[in-house]
Amino acid sequence: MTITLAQTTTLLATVVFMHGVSALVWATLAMVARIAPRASLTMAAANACAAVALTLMARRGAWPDAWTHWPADVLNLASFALLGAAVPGILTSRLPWRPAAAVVVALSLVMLALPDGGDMRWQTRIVSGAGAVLVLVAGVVAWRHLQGLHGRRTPAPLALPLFLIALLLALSCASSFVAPGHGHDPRSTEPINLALLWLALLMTLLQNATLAFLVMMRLIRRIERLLERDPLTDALNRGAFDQALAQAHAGWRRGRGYALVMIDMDRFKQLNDTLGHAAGDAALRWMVNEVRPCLREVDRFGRLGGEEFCVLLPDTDIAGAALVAERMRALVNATPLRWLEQDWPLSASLGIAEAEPGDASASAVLARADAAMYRAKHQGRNVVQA
Ligand SMILES: Nc1nc2c(ncn2[C@@H]2O[C@H](COP(=O)(O)OP(=O)(O)OP(=O)(O)O)[C@@H](O)[C@H]2O)c(=O)[nH]1
Repeated sequence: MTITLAQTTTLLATVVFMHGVSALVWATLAMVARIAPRASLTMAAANACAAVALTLMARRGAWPDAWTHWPADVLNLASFALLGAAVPGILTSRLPWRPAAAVVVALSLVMLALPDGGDMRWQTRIVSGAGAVLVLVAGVVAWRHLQGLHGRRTPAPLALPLFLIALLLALSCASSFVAPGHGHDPRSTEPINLALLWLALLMTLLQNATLAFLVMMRLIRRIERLLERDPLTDALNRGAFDQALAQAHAGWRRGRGYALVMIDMDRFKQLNDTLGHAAGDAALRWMVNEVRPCLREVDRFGRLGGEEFCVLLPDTDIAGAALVAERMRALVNATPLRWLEQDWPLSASLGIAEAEPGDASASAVLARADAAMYRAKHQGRNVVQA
């Protein structure tokens, strides 16, 4: 098969065009839609770097070497480093730009110190080798994070394209040993160059599609969170708590016990009437934050309505629930609410119950915990009752 210059030039222009369009789309997501703005801007920068790097490489021979060699290598490397930083940026909102910048600066200096030698062999190996490692690390981060998501079929395979990109880069690095000299002119009509250009196009599509999927996952998670959380306290809302309770009751039928702790703030109307509704809201938020450290990751903290909350303690009996409830009661009562230079003492009445034989549904256990909480109120408040 004869490869013409027109073919390689068209393919190269397509790759540059795809990077350019992707850069625009990511920048729009960041600045107009405000979706994962920092990570989206990082992806826009990654695509822009790749587009400029390829354009510079295409001008080798026509423009001075000082513009088209080292700067193109640095921009290619920066593009992979930015991609590597964008992945954790999208998944966790923490963008590790420092290690990415350190890798780019260190390797750029190394490439600057290396002799050009006419065929750019070592520079090509450094860019694709380091690119493979950076994207591999991003793939591992994405895999681990996606696997750790609770309550859904594992979406970890979403990270697979990143491993494929890392593999393609590693192959590209290896091919520089087999066919030294490639990468010098991306318009070259050698078959290996055509193959590399197709790989570059595939990688462009893969990396942008994968990152777009990760952004979508982030949006879905945010929406799910909004649907199941109470906006004031960030505790589970009534619907989500009832669902967790129903699941726990189904588990109890299979032999796994659970207990409930009902919490009701004391004399809350008085607090609202004296300090105002905003102080009441602050007290609810404060109480939830204060007692959360008493709980394990598997425990579920829900707001049933108003100033009434309930904690679901899986694999816990009444004695265990009594210990947790007493710790919570003491914590709420330990520190007063500080509001406009004024201290307001807080307390809560708590009722506990465990699932028992004969409980047809979770509402029976909930009703017992509620009744126990009312007994605590009648006992003078600020106590735990079973
Ligand atoms: N600030 C604020 N107040 C709320 C919220 N939800 C319910 N409340 C108030 O909580 C108060 C509950 O009052 P009551 O049911 O009489 O109970 P209480 O004053 O705590 O009295 P006891 O439970 O018997 O100790 C009402 O005034 C509600 O308006 C909320 O989200 N924010």
